[in-house]
Amino acid sequence: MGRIFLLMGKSTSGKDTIYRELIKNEELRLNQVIPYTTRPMRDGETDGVQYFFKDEQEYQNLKKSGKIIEERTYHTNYGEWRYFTVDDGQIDLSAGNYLVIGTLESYCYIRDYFGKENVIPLLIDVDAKIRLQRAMHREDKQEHPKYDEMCRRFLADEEDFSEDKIAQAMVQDRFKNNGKIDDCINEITRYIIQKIG
Ligand SMILES: Nc1ncnc2c1ncn2[C@@H]1O[C@H](COP(=O)(O)OP(=O)(O)OP(=O)(O)O)[C@@H](O)[C@H]1O
Repeated sequence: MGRIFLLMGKSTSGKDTIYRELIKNEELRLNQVIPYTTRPMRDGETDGVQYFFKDEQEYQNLKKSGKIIEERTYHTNYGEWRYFTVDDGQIDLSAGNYLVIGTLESYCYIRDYFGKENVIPLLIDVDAKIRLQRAMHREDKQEHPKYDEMCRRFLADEEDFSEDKIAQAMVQDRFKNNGKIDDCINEITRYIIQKIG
């Protein structure tokens, strides 16, 4: 039986970078799951690659059919944007293992949907000072740095990933990414290999 590995962590903890490396690793043979969104497609994006792009009506239909596994809604300046995962046949645990990026909240929904034994959380931890420095460095490189948004996310994440919530979700598998990212990737790789046997 396959497993779903759910990579999560605060903003700038290294999720995207670690995800890309784990997916590339042929030994692990982890499958991707394409999420859904109602936000408009950006230049360079293709439907079914980064996301499946749906409109509000299509979202409502999926919701009615009970196919939505987890969802988040962001109230943006452009209206409500939804991000969601759909039970559309992409995840077939008899066919292999999967890697997804999520939040503590989405982990709980996915765990409850597929069963605790089938969903393995991988929580990336970075000390606050290092994470802020990396976030600042990333922002510095933007044409129009948004330091206010960076700070907002930093503070929001402190809440969303509070030690209380981590304990409540019973997430115990934690991986430090304070040093070289390769060390963290290697540690997670070894852990996944051990889990998938
Ligand atoms: N171990 C590390 N050493 C140095 N820089 C790192 C390390 N890990 C991540 N970074 C840098 O931190 C930044 C954030 O990494 P990444 O985008 O992978 O994080 P993320 O958790 O997906 O962030 P977000 O949720 O904000 O999109 C990138 O600039 C990345 O190069």
